[in-house]
Amino acid sequence: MLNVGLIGYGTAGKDVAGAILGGQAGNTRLAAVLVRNAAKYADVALDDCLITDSEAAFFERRPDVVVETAGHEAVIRYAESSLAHDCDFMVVSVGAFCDEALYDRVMASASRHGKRVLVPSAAIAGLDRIAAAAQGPLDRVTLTTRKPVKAWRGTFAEEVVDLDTVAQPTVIFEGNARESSRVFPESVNVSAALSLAGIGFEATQVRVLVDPTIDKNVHEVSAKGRFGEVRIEVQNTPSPNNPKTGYIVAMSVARALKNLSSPLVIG
Ligand SMILES: NC(=O)C1=CN([C@@H]2O[C@H](COP(=O)(O)OP(=O)(O)OC[C@H]3O[C@@H](n4cnc5c(N)ncnc54)[C@H](OP(=O)(O)O)[C@@H]3O)[C@@H](O)[C@H]2O)C=CC1
Ligand SMILES: O=C([O-])CC(=O)C(=O)O
Repeated sequence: MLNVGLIGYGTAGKDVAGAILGGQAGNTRLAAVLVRNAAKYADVALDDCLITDSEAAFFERRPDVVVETAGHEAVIRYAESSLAHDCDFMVVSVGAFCDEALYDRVMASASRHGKRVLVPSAAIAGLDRIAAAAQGPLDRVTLTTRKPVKAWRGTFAEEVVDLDTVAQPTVIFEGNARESSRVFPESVNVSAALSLAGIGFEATQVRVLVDPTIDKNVHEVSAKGRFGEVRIEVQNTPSPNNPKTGYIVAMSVARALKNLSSPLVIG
């Protein structure tokens, strides 16, 4: 039985907790959830799982794996400390690793403690293929991310386009994955996952669009190299609680946990 510690109990976190308690995440047990203010969650009951805002109390529950679903700041704060507490660290806010110094420190910490940083596919698909193709040479990896208007409220997009009047698909960012991860910390983590799988943050090219003509969060990946070519399009149903995030994010985490705790590993 794998003990899971969850950081963040928002849109993805709630669904991950539900999947573990519902038996959809393999042979796992939800040991503790770390939140910022436990009083806010006083009426949440998750079997015998501890909901706490104390880092010490969280690690006293001795998780085998810590699952982060709380944002870039939580990765900065808890990645190294999770590894130092003898836990693997599964990260969805993987865009935090656009900070090279943070990434290097976290990797060094994982090596030092004999633990792993786990990046589930989350909102994107095909990371296994891109990672295999990266044995190389891999000439080109590109990502185009489009989301409906409501997914861009409260983000950098508001500085580029008037979300109340935009009527056509509009490019709001074109550049590399290091910049897209930094500029859209809550919305384009997929570009960081793709970079780590493939040819890195500088070489991975990213376009981001506000698209008033669609109702799904769409990610198109294209790659070319010695392996051949791949083009993948995913259309994620946005969660009603947070339209930036697709349901598939928590489903992917649940599957990754199942892979850690079952005799058959797919993907
Ligand atoms: N890799 C991928 O494909 C994807 C990655 N993501 C990443 O996942 C993150 C979570 O997404 P989502 O669940 O939709 O976001 P939500 O905003 O719905 O939930 C985030 C939760 O994290 C909590 N939180 C924030 N900081 C901390 C902290 N330091 N410690 C503990 N809890 C904290 C917040 O709680 P409160 O405010 O109550 O304190 C909030 O409930 C996104 O910010 C994004 O970075 C999202 C989608 C896809
Ligand atoms: O859920 C999605 O479609 C992608 C997302 O928010 C992210 O990559 O941060």
